[in-house]
Order: sequence, then structure tokens, then C-alpha cells
Amino acid sequence: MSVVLVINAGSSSVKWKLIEGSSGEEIRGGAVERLGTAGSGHAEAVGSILATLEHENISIIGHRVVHGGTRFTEATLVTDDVEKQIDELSALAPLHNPVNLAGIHATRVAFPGTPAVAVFDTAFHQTLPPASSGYALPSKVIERHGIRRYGFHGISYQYVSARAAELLGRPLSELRLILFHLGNGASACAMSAGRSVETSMGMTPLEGLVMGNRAGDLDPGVILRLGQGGAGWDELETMLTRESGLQGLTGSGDMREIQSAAVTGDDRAAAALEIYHHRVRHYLGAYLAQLGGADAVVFTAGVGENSAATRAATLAGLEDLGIQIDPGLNQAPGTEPRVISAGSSRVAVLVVPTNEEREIARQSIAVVNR
Ligand SMILES: Nc1ncnc2c1ncn2[C@@H]1O[C@H](COP(=O)(O)OP(=O)(O)O)[C@@H](O)[C@H]1O
Ligand SMILES: CC(=O)OP(=O)(O)O
Ligand SMILES: [Mg+2]
Repeated sequence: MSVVLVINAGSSSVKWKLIEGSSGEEIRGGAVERLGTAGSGHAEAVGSILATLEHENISIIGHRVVHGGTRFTEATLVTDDVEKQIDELSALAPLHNPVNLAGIHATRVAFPGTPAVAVFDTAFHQTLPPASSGYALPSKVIERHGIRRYGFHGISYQYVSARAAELLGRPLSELRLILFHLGNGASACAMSAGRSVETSMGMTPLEGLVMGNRAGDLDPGVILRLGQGGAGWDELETMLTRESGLQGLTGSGDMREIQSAAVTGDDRAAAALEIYHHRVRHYLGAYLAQLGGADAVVFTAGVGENSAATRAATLAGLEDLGIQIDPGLNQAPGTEPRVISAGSSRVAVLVVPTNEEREIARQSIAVVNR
């Protein structure tokens, strides 16, 4: 029996699972959550996780790595050189690659003989057509700096789209899907025939939806204005990666806290939720147009899986577009993939719990067996 240890270090949590290789079933696992985004808690979290695994017979260790740049277009066996290159991409994902790397480093020290595999969030979006991955900057600047949209949350989209096709009972190759990964980081993805054709995160995980600590879409003129006003690069980076989004608007980046505050009459929390919902609807509309319609809209990750209120608010009033949720199905709690649309809805609406760890284990085994 081969056992895969998966370490998934996100911006606000470190999740881990021991997975039985042949079945993909979870043996045990856990999560250290609400770590905040200062980075320090992540290394300690990985250390405490590894301390409980000392006596396990682990054959492969799979790691989520957020930014793979142009260098890593598929899951890759970790070497010292690979670690170095992941480190070099940290400037493009300062909230993520350093904590991913901390996890990789700690496990390579604790389990020196065990192969470690890096599975990249960006790899799934290699299929973005140039019209979608391009930014309209001077071509010289684009070439010199390799400026393009990469897209993120690809591990999640790959897993969730496969489960969505199973639930719909149709091959992925026939489906047009609009997926929303709404976690601490949040993004949208349009898929056609199993390929990512649009996604809301860009060169870095800052673009797109409103997130726990990131603003998402922003007029670049705002940055120029703040720079002209004296803000330095480090200050701007901290503002954009840690102090914006729901955190910036309300003082908390945690959706559960904001929803509770809004219910008890906190106007700032209610206003922040309006912006958050508005932005999700903006991308839904855009992707319906880009795909020429959709077979299903799919919600996943912490907020997408658990918040019926978010799903109801973002899909309200879209009957003319063929999208209608069933309030009872939407409210019903569940941990399995499920349909929440009304029978009369032309577009299916699904909740599909993500399992990035299972996808990482699958890809890690494939790399080691290659
Ligand atoms: N029942 C719930 N209702 C609303 N939001 C929730 C619920 N459960 C979790 N969340 C939110 O999900 C977010 C974390 O998502 P998750 O996907 O776990 O994060 P990460 O990006 O760190 O992997 C937090 O904002 C949290 O408040
Ligand atoms: C890419 C990204 O934003 O990841 P997370 O949601 O884990 O922060
Ligand atoms: Mg996550």
C-alpha cells in the first residue's frame, strides 16, 4: 500500500492529508486554519503536523505550489534546483510561494529519502487562449518581463470539474462550465470541453474577485496615484496582498465573521458583502458571454461550499438567463457534490466540495510512476 502525504499551504491555512494511493481515500488529515497572512504561523503549523507523522510509512509527499510561472507547466519532482526556481517565483505570489516552499523544505528534512512532488496551481490554465491570457501593454514591455495571465486555483478546478461532470452524468468534453472557487483567495474559471478558457486571477493571484485580504480588480491608476502620493513598493505590496478585500473594508477577512456582523446590523459589513456579490455576478455575466451560455455554474471552496447566503445573493434575479436556484436545496447542508438548481433552471447550479489534496495525490503518484 502506498501512502501519500499531501501538504496544502493556502494563504490562511495549512491543510494536510494522508491518502491511500490506489483508492485516493483519505486515511487521516487535519488543518491549521485562520493563520492570518503574516506568514510566520505557516512554518510552525507544518512543524506541528510533521511531528505527528514521524512513525508513518509515507511513500510520496505531494505539495501544492501556487505559482509555477512558465517554467512549471506540470507537476514536477522536487530537487534543490526546483526549490530554487519556486523561490524565484515568490515575487509573483508573495503570500503563497514562500509558505509552499517552507512546507517543501520541512518535509524534505524530515523525510529525506521520500520523493517530494510539487503540484502547481497555474499548470491547469496553460490552455488559456492568447486572447484571454494577454494584457494590452506595450509589446516590448510584455516580452521583456514575460507579462501574461497565468491563473490560479487550477488544482481545485481540475478536481471540481471532473466531479461536476460525474454529477451531471455527461462527459467533461461536452460541457461548458463556470466555476467559482470562493475561499480566502477567490477566483472564477470558464471551462469549455475540459479546458480552462478564462480565469479571473492574472499574472499574480491579486486580480479578479474581492477576496479575504485582496482587492481583486482595481484601476491601475489607483496604484499610480498612491505611488505619486509617496507610498513605497513594500507598503503597496502589503496593502494589496494583506490589508485589502474584505479585511480592508470591514476589519475582518473571514466571511463567517462578516456575515454574522451584517446580520446584526453592521453597515460596513453589509456594504462589503454587496461589493463581493456584485463582483461575482460581473464575472458570471462575462463568462456566460465568453462561452455563449453554460451547462452548469459550480460553487466550491470555503465560502462557495458552505454559504447558502452567498450563492443566493450572487444568483438572484437571473431567471431570464436560465439560472434559478431551489431555495430548499440551496439551504440544505451537505458534504457531497449536489445540485441546487430548480427543476426549471436551464443551467444547472452545483455545489461541489473541492479536494485539492486528493488531486495533488493523484498527480504526485503519476509523476513518481512516470
Ligand atoms: N459556513 C460558512 N459560511 C460562510 N463562510 C464560510 C463558512 N465556512 C467557511 N467559510 C469561509 O471560507 C473562507 C476560507 O475558505 P478556504 O477555502 O478554507 O480558505 P483557503 O483559501 O485558506 O484554502 C473563510 O472566509 C471562511 O469564513
Ligand atoms: C491562489 C490563491 O489565492 O490561493 P488561496 O485561495 O489558497 O489563498
Ligand atoms: Mg484554498
